Amino acid sequence: MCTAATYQTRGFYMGRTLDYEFSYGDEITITPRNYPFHFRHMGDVISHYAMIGTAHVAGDYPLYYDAMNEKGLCMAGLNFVGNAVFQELSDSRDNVAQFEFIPWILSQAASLAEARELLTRMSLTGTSFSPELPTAQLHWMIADKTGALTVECMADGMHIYENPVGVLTNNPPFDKQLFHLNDFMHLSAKQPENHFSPDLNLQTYSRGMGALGLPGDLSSASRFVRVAFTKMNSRSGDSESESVSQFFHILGSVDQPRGCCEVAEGNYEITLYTSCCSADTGIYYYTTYENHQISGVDMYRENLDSDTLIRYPMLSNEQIHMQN
Ligand SMILES: C[C@H](CCC(=O)NCCS(=O)(=O)O)[C@H]1CC[C@H]2[C@@H]3CC[C@@H]4C[C@H](O)CC[C@]4(C)[C@H]3C[C@H](O)[C@]12C
Repeated sequence: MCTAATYQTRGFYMGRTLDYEFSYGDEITITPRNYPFHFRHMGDVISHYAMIGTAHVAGDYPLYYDAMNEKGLCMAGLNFVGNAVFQELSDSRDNVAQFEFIPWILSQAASLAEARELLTRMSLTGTSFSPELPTAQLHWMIADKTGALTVECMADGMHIYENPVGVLTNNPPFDKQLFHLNDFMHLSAKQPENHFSPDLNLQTYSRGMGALGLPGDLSSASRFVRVAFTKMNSRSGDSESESVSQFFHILGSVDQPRGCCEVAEGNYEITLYTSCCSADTGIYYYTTYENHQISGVDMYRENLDSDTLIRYPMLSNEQIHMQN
């Protein structure tokens, strides 16, 4: 499972958890402006916006899981298994392979409005990267400071949803996830009042009772509600450090500790990493399962006019700051 969320303070932030039982070998990867993209069906794009994110680099190609570009447009791909059905090649449309979707949008669109424009003439095809890396069944969130979209290709075509919550998890399809929030409109960060019965002397015997009923399990539908509640009620200062700190708390609400989600005998899904793209500073922050200290890679500290990928392996050992 995975969860993605946006967060707006004075800056704009978007990130995700990547939950799985093994790693594909992920690296923070910066694609500079002159790295040549050879799109499978759309030819070459030699010069484009630079981007930073987590990718599995295969044969010098950045297979991005989540990223942002230098204009502050962000995008993340999450599992959508059993529902994703990609489109056929079409003569009249821009044919983009599923694994190229993040580079296609982030290399060309400076805003969510421009991304929307590209989507209207696009077909998302199931063309696989290689026999070893077959087409993954994903859906995506695309966002900037003006809003967020969810893109889902299903048997009945491509759905582009406005995403007013700025949250994405996995199954079921997004319209159902959004509708499900209706069931939780009574939840509150404030203490509840007794609407049960005036004839009973009911007491709030603990803090936090306004959100009793918020689902606590790790299913995708439950994580959607939980992270939406956490995000919508989040308060933080406006500074970069206060915002980033709060952002990791938002995604921390859906963190998966090893042992709670068994996917095969003795095999557990865990939060491999949590990321946070800061649109205004160009910094990609992350933590990993075994490194809770927030690390960062700043795209502007690199030569963004170069033509070769810049790669940073994630620091994955706990950094414990001993004080004595
Ligand atoms: C496994 C991850 C989703 C985790 C998740 O959601 N687990 C819940 C399971 S459940 O659905 O809830 O049961 C997803 C998210 C992004 C994916 C990569 C995207 C680029 C590339 C696309 C190519 O086509 C195939 C290889 C490729 C490297 C992909 C590998 C893998 O597929 C990645 C890492």
